[in-house]
Amino acid sequence: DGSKREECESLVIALGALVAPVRDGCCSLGAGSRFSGLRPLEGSALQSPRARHLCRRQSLRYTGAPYFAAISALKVGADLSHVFCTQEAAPVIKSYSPELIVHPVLDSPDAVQDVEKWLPRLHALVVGPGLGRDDGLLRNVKGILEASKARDVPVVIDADGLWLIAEQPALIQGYQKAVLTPNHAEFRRLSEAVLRDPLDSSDPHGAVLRLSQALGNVTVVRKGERDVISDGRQVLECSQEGSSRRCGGQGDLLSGSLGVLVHWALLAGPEKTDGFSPLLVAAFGACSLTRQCSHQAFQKHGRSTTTTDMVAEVGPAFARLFES
Ligand SMILES: NC(=O)C1=CN([C@@H]2O[C@H](COP(=O)(O)OP(=O)(O)OC[C@H]3O[C@@H](n4cnc5c(N)ncnc54)[C@H](O)[C@@H]3O)[C@@H](O)[C@H]2O)[C@@H](O)CC1
Ligand SMILES: Nc1ncnc2c1ncn2[C@@H]1O[C@H](COP(=O)(O)OP(=O)(O)OP(=O)(O)O)[C@@H](O)[C@H]1O
Ligand SMILES: [Mg+2]
Repeated sequence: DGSKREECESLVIALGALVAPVRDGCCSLGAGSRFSGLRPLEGSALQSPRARHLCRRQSLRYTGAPYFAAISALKVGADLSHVFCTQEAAPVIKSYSPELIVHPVLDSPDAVQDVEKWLPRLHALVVGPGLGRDDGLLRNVKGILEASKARDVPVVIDADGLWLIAEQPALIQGYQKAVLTPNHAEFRRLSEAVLRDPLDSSDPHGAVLRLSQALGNVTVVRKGERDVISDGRQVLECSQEGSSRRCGGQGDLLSGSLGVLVHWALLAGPEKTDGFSPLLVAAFGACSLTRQCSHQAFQKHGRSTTTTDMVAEVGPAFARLFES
């Protein structure tokens, strides 16, 4: 709306990295092995050459995911999008796009403080895409999540961030500005860890409702052939026509764009969201947008469609779906 840039930033955290759209953005985080919990780092374990090497290797594997989340936040409308990642991954991510602001801090011993000082400028944090499951990185992400909650910053948690939540659900329990975006496998892992029961696949709506309730009404988006969304009170389903492609990165497009939409929906407030919770409406919007991007990209590129083609459709798909 032409307001000055400081008012329009958003944050996304991804890839052993956090992606943060400033004044319209989001971020993502991850964790270690399923039942081990996060092992406390001894002293400054991240400073040991082996630990730093492991963190870097993990982050380098998935440099695409934080890029897709961060660029999607920009394309949806964030004025600035930050990526917080490991030192070694930073030049790789930066080289994809001059438009991203990249912070090589996530494997630093001061990672939490390095990210925390940016929090006052960030409208949302997307935690998880490409993060990996290294214990040291996850421990930093845990600290960043706690700092974000203390400042009331909205968080979207995806991918490896959900691994961390499956190990430590208390991290997000009852936080009303959190949205979780699990895919098929992530939902099963999370649901079984939180509810301590095998997943009942005969009742997809009930399963999402119960998980959200068990987490204290945290909003949950279960991605799949149809996306099922719940805040523990209501359940929405998004079955906007998409495509038969399941290219890697389309979930990152969803979480990155959701970071921005969460901020806008919270700004608008419940009176403008027809009695639905703002986070539920934002989630429905991000699912619709991702599926519409997939549909449009597939019409042009068929089986060769990739997430880069979908990102190119964010503008036209947004214009088609929403008034602005
Ligand atoms: N270009 C990149 O750098 C990308 C990196 N990614 C990152 O890769 C890491 C691992 O993510 P994964 O999604 O592989 O998570 P997981 O390591 O939990 O693996 C999910 C498993 O579930 C299976 N699965 C997924 N959807 C399914 C469905 N609908 N039905 C049945 N099985 C299904 C997959 O084949 C896989 O075996 C994350 O950090 C993620 O962000 C992905 O975001 C994709 C793109
Ligand atoms: N079977 C399907 N049919 C149609 N759309 C689908 C299907 N599965 C997923 N989608 C859509 O694709 C988008 C991303 O969901 P997906 O399950 O691919 O996420 P993901 O596995 O986390 O992706 P990523 O590879 O980025 O990690 C969502 O908008 C979802 O609605
Ligand atoms: Mg994913």
